[in-house]
Amino acid sequence: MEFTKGHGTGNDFVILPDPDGALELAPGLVAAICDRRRGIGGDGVLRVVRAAKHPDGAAMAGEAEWFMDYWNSDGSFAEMCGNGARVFVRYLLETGLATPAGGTLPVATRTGVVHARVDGEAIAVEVRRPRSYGASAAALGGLTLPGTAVDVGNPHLVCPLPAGLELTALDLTRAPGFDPAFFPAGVNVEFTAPGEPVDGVDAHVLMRVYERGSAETLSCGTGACAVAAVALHEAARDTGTVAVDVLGGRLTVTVTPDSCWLSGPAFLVATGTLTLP
Ligand SMILES: N[C@@H](CCC[C@H](N)C(=O)O)C(=O)O
Repeated sequence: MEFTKGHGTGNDFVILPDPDGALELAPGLVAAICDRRRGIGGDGVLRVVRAAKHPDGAAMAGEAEWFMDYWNSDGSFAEMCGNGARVFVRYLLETGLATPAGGTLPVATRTGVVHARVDGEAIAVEVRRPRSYGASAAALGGLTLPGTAVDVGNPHLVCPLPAGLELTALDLTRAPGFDPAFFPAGVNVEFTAPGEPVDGVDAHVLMRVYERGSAETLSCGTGACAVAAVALHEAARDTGTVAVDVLGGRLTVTVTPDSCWLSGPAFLVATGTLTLP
């Protein structure tokens, strides 16, 4: 079958067009496709299926034609993928499968319909307003790093590093420990440090992430939204715009009273034929 490879700030995805929902995707197949040596390689798979043809999308078919069926690289599901949604929209536009109406394009996801705006190289998606729901901690390299749990449709734990500990010093080749009683479905863990002041934004944060189901990635869009919400809270603000620098570039997050816009570049880089095992 045909595939396209795309990325948003280095968070990379294998895109599988399956308009009628005919493809039998399974965890083992997704993991094989995402294998960086034996497969195509990616942090996840985005299956492009008509909302009406997917059991998780059918209820949204009146609002959005396309459903983003997102899978992590280990074959697990996630409720939402911010960068994935941005790359998904780039794919819909470049293949002519959809055109924005009134400047925005709706996409059905497991967290509901999200709306996207296109601005040249950048695609912005409006995701759920991040909601902090308590304090927990990550364990890494013998350290316990306190953090804030944040729900962006999927779960995050945002851990600002203590002074003197550099982001570059973290070994994220292994998963950070977390409290499974607090995060029974697992969690994406973001480590942050303050960035230098940037014009035009309310805060600037540097971030690395270890993603549930995908290990360390160069970027996580929903993670950036969680990080932005925590940074704004630390600045005694409820809303505002935050520049979040990830290993793969810069994401800009604007938290509004009732939602959150995630913006950054999104590219398609290759197409090809996948020989299914
Ligand atoms: N990279 C994504 C998040 C993907 C899902 C995540 N690994 C999870 O399991 O929740 C993003 O850009 O938001």
